[in-house]
Amino acid sequence: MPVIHTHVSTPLTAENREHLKTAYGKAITAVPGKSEGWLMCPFESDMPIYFGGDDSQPAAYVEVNVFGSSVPKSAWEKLTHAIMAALNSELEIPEDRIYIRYTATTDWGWNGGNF
Ligand SMILES: O=C(O)c1cc2cc(O)c(O)cc2[nH]1
Repeated sequence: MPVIHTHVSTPLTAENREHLKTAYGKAITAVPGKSEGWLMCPFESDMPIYFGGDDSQPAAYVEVNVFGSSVPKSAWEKLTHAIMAALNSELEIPEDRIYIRYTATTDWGWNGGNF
């Protein structure tokens, strides 16, 4: 049950969301055992995001959470490349104005209980 939670300073159309969630669905397969079938993608748009004290250019903050205890650093590297490429091509957000935070946890609730 992965989550890729996207916060962007730009507007997001339904088409933008569709393209991004499709890119994320492919990207998440870089993490062993994960697939689009369990992927949740919340999107938050039009957010004020300051980077280096400046909010005059587009920026994004993305949180990636997966159920598990250890993920190879190479998988996170692949995700960074894919997520940043998608945000850059879809929304023209410069890669040097994107932060991505990764977390793996075994404390995860779903369907009335915890895994
Ligand atoms: O995507 C995962 O991390 C994931 C999905 C899923 C479904 C399930 O029924 C499990 O027992 C574990 C699990 N992990």
